[in-house]
Order: sequence, then C-alpha cells, then structure tokens
Amino acid sequence: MTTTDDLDALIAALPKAELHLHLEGSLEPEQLMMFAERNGVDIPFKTLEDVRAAYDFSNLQDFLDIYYQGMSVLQTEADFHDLTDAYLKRVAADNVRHVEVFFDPQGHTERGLPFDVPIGGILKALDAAEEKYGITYRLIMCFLRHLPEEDAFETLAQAEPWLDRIHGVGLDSSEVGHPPSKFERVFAAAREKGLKLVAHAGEEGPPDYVYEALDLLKIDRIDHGNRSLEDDALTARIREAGLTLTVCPLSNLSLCVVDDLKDHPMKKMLALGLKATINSDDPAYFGGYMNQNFRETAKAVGLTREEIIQLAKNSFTGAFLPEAEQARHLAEIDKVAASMV
Ligand code: HPA
Ligand SMILES: [Zn+2]
Repeated sequence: MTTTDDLDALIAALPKAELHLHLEGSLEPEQLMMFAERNGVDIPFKTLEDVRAAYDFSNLQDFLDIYYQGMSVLQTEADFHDLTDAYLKRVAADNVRHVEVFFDPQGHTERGLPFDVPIGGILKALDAAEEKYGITYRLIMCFLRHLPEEDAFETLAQAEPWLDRIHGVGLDSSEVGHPPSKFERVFAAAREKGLKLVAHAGEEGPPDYVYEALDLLKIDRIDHGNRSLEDDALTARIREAGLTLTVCPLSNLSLCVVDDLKDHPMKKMLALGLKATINSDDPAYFGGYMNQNFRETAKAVGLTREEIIQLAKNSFTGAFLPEAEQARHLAEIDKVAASMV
C-alpha cells in the first residue's frame, strides 16, 4: 500500500521543473518589510501581521492590487537579486532543478525604474544558480494585459539589449476584458525575434481566450488553461497539439478558480491526456511553494504514485530545454522513482 507519507517522500525526492512562477509573487511579507525599510519606502503596513492580513483576497483583481502595491518596495538591482536568490534557495530545497520564471518589467518601469534595474538583478541571481543550487533557468518577460499594446511594444523595445538573455514573452495581469487578441501584433514581433511565447489564458477568462491565445498569439505553452476543459473540442486540440499547461493548484484555490482543492481538475487533466504540470504561481501570496502544491493536490484529489511521476516528467518535457537535457532529467526521475518503490 502507498501511504500519504510515501507519496510525500516521493514528491520531495523527485527532480522537478517550475514553469509558472512570477518572481514578484515570491515576495514574502518579511521581505516586503525588509525592502521597505532598506529603501525608505512608505507602505501602509506597520507590522508583519498587517502585511499578512493584506495577503488575503478571493479573486484575481484583488490579488493583483496587493501584488502591484507589494512590488513597489523593490527599488535597486540588489533588491531584485536578493528576491530572486531567495526564491532559488527555497526551491532548491524542494528538489527543483530547472525554473522558467516570469517577471513584470512594466510593474517597475511604470513607477519610474529603468528597465535595466529589475532584469540586471534578476539575471545576476539566475546566472549564479547553477553553481550555487544546481538550478538551470529560462527567463520570460510578461506584458501586462491591462495596459495598451503600445506599452507592450515599448517594453519589447527596451528589452532589445537583453534579448540574448530573455528566452520568451508571456501575458499576465487582469484577464477578463483583456483578450489575447489585444496583443496579436506584439506577439508576432516577439516571435520574429525568436522568442518563445506563452500566455495566461483560461484562468478566469473563457475558453474563447484560450482559442485566441492559440490561433492569434500562436503560443508554445498555456499558463493555467483550466477553463479549456469547458470545451471538448478545445481540450482535444490541446491534447493533439501536445501543448503543456502550467497549472497552479494553490493559486487556483486562493483566487477561487476552484472552491475546494478536492474539486481541482488536475486528475481529470491527466486522465484526458493533457500535459499538465504543477506550479506555484505566486507562492508568497498563495501559501505554498512547489512541493506543497504537489502534496496538497495529491492529497485533495488522490493523485497516484504514477500520476505524481508523470507530473514531474511533464515539467521537463514542457520546459524550453533541449531534448538531451530533458532526457537527462527524465532518466533521473526514473532512477529516483525506482529507488522508492
Ligand atoms: O496568477 C496570475 N494571473 C494573472 N496575472 C498574474 N500576475 C501575477 N500572478 C498572476
Ligand atoms: Zn501566473
């Protein structure tokens, strides 16, 4: 018999990749207070308890309001370095071996920081991660969809000197009312520059938004994608195209995409043959890093040992890594799994 403890031990031991993580969403309440003090930034919180109380919301927009407010304490390259390094250190303990992380340049340039400040600090930490933590990376720059496409074009232009170190572009922020079609041209421009393309779609938005992300943005991977399951033809298309979904169970629970983790569609996604993965999204806000997302989901929906192993494998086959590197990670997963029968 496989017990919950056995599955938790397997989850802890398996090598994993995280494919859906907003660096600014790894800002823990303690770090928010520390950066605010270090930089003399006024925040509407006096105590850690005040910050913790504010990290409470029940939909995407309420979360985003505090998320953008929180990131205002990040002021210097050192801040972005320290934030990124702390995240990497934390997930190394979860046996995460590869990360494909998002950052929101417009969340920083909008409040007056030069583009080079966030990306400079983030890349310093990411470049050191292989030697320090055994973690490789890809960096994905997201466009804020509540802003005009023109602003996304400006961001792409600012990124030009860094394009050999940015691997892809994504689309995040308030989904409903800001369909992928709004960004068709800027995604085409990014594609021409050889960047990988991803987009948040079907988190709160309808299946139509997922169709648009596929047909108009021509994305390589879908972030969230939960609501695709409402449309059988769309589900079949995602399966046939072999597209990976970066699903975020504890985020889905915090933002009421699901009312109860027991209702989470993760098991169903796997049964339908979709390449689903487990990710933390904004772990400081949604209450758990990688392994906690795995553990709580496994417990709530009853994931089997085989499904957990499949999820770890999906995280590497869905990564923007060369096949040989994916194969090396898959072999390591088989080895770890075989040692824990
Ligand atoms: O979960 C999210 N959804 C949309 N935008 C975001 N920006 C940070 N996290 C999120
Ligand atoms: Zn996200």
